[in-house]
Amino acid sequence: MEVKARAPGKIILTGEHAVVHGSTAVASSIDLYTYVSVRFSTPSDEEESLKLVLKDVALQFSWPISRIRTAFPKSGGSSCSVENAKSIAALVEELNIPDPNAGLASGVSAFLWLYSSIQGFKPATVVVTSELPLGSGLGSSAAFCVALSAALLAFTDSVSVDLNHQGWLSFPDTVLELLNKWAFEGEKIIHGKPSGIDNTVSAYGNIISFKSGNLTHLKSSVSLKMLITNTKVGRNTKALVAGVGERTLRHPDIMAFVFSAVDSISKELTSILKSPTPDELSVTEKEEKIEELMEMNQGLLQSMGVSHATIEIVLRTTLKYKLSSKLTGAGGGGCVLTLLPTLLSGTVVDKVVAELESCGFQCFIAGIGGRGVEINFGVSS
Ligand SMILES: Nc1ncnc2c1ncn2[C@@H]1O[C@H](COP(=O)(O)OP(=O)(O)O)[C@@H](O)[C@H]1O
Ligand SMILES: C[C@@](O)(CCOP(=O)(O)O)CC(=O)O
Ligand SMILES: [Mg+2]
Repeated sequence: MEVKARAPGKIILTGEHAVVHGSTAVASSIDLYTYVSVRFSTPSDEEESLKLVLKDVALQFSWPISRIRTAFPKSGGSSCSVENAKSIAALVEELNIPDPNAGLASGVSAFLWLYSSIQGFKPATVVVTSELPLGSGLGSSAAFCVALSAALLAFTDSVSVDLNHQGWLSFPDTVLELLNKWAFEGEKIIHGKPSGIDNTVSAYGNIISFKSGNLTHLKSSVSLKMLITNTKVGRNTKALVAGVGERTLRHPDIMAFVFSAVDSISKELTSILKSPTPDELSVTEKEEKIEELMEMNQGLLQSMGVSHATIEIVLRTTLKYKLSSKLTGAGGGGCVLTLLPTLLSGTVVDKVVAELESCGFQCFIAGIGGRGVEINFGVSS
């Protein structure tokens, strides 16, 4: 029995960090995916073990099922208990994950918890591979949790799907809701205090507006084209989210204004994206407004302390070409978005990309607003 799931990464157009504190944010899925395949062992397989193969970091781990069984004496429960977190930490510590990949420990922990909670103690091999750069603000952690939850739920009684379907298959809303809940619990293990926007947009796809756990699907009348620049500076979402939390404790009144300003920015973006074109504003007028909102949002992200010297270089470089940019995701390095207006000439795009790449950054354009999580029973890994 084998299933493969794929879940998209995301860009946050406005509202990252503030969304953790209750502000509105707007995010879109992108057409870069994380794939998780699950193959349950057959009785002829020699060893009763759970194997995790992480292709992107060229690492694999294996646990005897008996070891998992003793680590989780009581499975069940919809959140990772303190007791389970301790058992997982002990299991993960034994792996001696090489230092540069230390951030991986939280991903492996989320895997162990989601696997044992959804599938219990069945021997299997799970293979993970991604088109997303990991730890760069494009939501690889959420795509991992969403794809994993989808693959694990596919063979459970809570999900009835056509096992003979050929090709990629999407889920009905009731299943999306369930798998999104599991993925959120996984994100909690990786991020500490996630807002839920990343797993939600990865599960449902398209462009969404999100506030306090509630999503609204946006049917955008503007087809946005964003240049994504990866500064290649590694960072960790958990630490950055915690840093903003600490700043908020030190300056509660000031940060309340910052979060409220971000909320207004996201609301204004939502109404621009929703308003029909060309009835009210032309595409160019809309793009100019969006550029201004992105610049203001970036200023507020700087005041939250999550920009970075390399992000500032991207901002200055794109500004030379009169283009507006902002960081996306947790910041502190990672990726930056630059709006490419519809009427911008290809020559300008080539020039700005060449200049950014000469700084050692990596530029690409991803398709925005595609499908959410899907599964496939016909692909072998
Ligand atoms: N394909 C993958 N293979 C292994 N771990 C992954 C993968 N994708 C995500 N992760 C986990 O997610 C972490 C990165 O998440 P995070 O810091 O939130 O950055 P982002 O979500 O922006 O990529 C990694 O350190 C790892 O624990
Ligand atoms: C900073 C935040 O708003 C987004 C984090 O995204 P990413 O993990 O950097 O892709 C955190 C959250 O909303 O959970
Ligand atoms: Mg993340």
